Amino acid sequence: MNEKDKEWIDEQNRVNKVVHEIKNKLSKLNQKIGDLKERVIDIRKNFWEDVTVNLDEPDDVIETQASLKQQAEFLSERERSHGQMSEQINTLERLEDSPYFGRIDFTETGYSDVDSIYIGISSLMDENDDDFLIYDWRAPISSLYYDYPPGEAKYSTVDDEISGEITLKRQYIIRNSTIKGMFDTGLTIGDHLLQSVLGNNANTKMKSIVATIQREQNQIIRNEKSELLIVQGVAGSGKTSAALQRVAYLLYRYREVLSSENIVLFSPNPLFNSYVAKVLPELGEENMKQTTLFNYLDTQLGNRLTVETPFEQMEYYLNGTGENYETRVQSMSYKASLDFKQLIDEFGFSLEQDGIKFRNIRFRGDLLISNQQMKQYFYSLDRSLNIPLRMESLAKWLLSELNRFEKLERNKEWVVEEMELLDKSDYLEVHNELQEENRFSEDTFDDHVREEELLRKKVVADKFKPLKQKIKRMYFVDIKNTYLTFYTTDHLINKKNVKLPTRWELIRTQTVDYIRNNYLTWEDATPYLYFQKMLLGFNANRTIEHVFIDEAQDYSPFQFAYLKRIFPSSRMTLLGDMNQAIYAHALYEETLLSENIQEKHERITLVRSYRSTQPIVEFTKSFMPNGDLIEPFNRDGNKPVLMEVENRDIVNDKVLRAIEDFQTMGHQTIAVICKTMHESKMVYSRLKHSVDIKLMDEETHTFQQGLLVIPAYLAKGIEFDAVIIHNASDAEYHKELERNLFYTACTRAMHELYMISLGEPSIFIKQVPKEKYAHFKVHAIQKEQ
Ligand SMILES: Nc1ncnc2c1ncn2[C@@H]1O[C@H](COP(=O)(O)OP(=O)(O)OP(=O)(O)O)[C@@H](O)[C@H]1O
Repeated sequence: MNEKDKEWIDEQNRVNKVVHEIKNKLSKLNQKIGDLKERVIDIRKNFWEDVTVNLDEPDDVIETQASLKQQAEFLSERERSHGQMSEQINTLERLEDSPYFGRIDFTETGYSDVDSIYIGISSLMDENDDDFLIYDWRAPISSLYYDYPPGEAKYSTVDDEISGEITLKRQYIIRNSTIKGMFDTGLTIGDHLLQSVLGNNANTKMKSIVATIQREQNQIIRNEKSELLIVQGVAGSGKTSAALQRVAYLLYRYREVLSSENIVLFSPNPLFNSYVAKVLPELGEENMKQTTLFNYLDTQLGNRLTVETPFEQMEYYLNGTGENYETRVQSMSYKASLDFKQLIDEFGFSLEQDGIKFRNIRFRGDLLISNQQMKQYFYSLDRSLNIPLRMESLAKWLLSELNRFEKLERNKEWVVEEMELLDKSDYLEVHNELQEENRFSEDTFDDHVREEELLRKKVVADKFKPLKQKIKRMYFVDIKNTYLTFYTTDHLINKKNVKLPTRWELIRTQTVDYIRNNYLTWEDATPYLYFQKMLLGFNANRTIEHVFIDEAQDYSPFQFAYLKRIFPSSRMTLLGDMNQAIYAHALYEETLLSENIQEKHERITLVRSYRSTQPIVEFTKSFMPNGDLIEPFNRDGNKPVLMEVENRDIVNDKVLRAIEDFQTMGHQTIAVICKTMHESKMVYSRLKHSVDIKLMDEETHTFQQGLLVIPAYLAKGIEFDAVIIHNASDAEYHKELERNLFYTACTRAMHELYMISLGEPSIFIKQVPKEKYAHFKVHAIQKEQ
């Protein structure tokens, strides 16, 4: 037996020993959880028997409550333990299949013994809880594995820095408790393993990258210092993967004080939520909260206004033409800016003195409190108080006024009519109330009077209730009309030093038209909500400690400023790629990833692209400014193909042929990517009779394997085995922002990229050296050159 075989056997023996320990732990836990389950069922069944219920005397009631509380706590404690145990069982079962993926042999400076550190998705102690059989990948010592090749190395613990030497760095592929592969690695974490992971088919769910995290990704994952961490990473560089690993890391590192409830991820679309949903559970952690910016804003804006989605805005932007279109595009860009925010801020300050509009409060058609009265009251309050504080005082005053009106209303005629409409349960309620008052006696005159009093009170109170609720929700402030005065009056705009876009007058008219019709364009949604909060208060969210923003290049400076106000004490991680900025505002404004961002921040740049094969990355980097900074990962594949055709029928033909070829090659997710939804729908209706194909729209919440049609902007963040660009012609992709859209579309491909151009190919393709793709031309008579 040679040295290698012996080593393999030794390693397998160790795996067997660890798996044996895992099995022991599992069997003990299964026994315990079985007992606990029975106990929980038992407590639930006998809940009332174990509680002393006695409601005779006030003291007894208190005692009953205490007994109930104790029993409920007892039950929930058991249920919690049950939950924890089943999580432990899940983790152990995963470990049983694949206990670890890495090992380093480390000798600490000043010591002579070598520690073998085995790294897996979770820690495991030996039988006596003395030694670690497996270290969690997030443990301080595990960072050695990700950060250093063999040789000198160091890692930080909470209060110390430990240095020493790595003498071995090894990777394993273990499945079914059996070692399938084993490599000793040098500089980076095994090109070998990464090659094989990346060569697999695309998945409908993102995978954890824990076994192959690269050093620069590890810097993102383990960053603990930065309040604001900005990651600029090229397409496919693992930004989203690193973000999710970072969530898992933080949950581990701060497990005493941080839970998944304290972390929120803003993702680009609902589809993305399901795409990334499995990564954390695979690592034994719960998913953080997830939302999209649209959902977040829309929920807060309530349902009085219809809000355009960012995708509707994108469709408009990509399809539109004409005068109104030019105005709207300028509006999109201007309203994204901090210049515009400053104008809104100034407008807000001016409202401290005058100008807020209120809504009349009416009851049964009668005016109870006029908007003028409210205005008078509001502006008579101490002007050193900010607007939201004064609004609260006004609300209190309105509620007390309403109470006064409510009392007067009880004696009105309409109340008697309404009393007749009351049903039995209302009478019963009043009856009980009287009994409680201890004054009820069937035959006294007084009690009947009192009963009527209570009934009147009830009728009026029921009618006033919705009004009071509206006051508590501050509906008396006429946000919409106050906001409109920003556009309809000139006092601010005429000030010096105000930077306005050339089409400002047209933008004003257009905006007023939209808002009067209760429609908020996407570019107005954030300013409007920001303005609303200026009047009603920002209600800072302090339960969220970490905010992650993926695809951060698509957030405008105004949107980011808004999020900062909402999450003032949260740490933020922004991840994105300037080359994938596709919203109109990015044309004029710096994106959040820009070096010039004002906020203090730490920046990490990822330049290596892992998703696509080397030929695809070589192709895509050639038409991007700064493309020379993009480094492909060394994975071979076919050159991208450009098929230039003369008419639409041939396009269809070619798409179908490419689909068939890709399916024969074994590719499981194939996307036909179009520029817009409009185009996607047309393509879908043309193809659906010939192949089994799905159309993805912004309502799609999960994505399945197979063949699909999708607009480029919805494919953000996800990946496919093969991508077919439906029309890569110059007519489609020519403008500057379309360069980014085209880049985003092409970089979704892992293994194959096929472009069809109806007519002249896009200028961006022409910028790529010819040897980097295969170019075919098909004439109407189907002759290929
Ligand atoms: N260290 C790694 N080990 C294994 N796979 C990796 C690693 N880093 C990235 N990948 C893979 O590369 C692909 C791209 O990763 P990811 O989607 O996180 O990149 P991204 O930077 O968010 O991309 P984009 O900006 O284009 O959406 C995924 O398939 C991911 O699993």
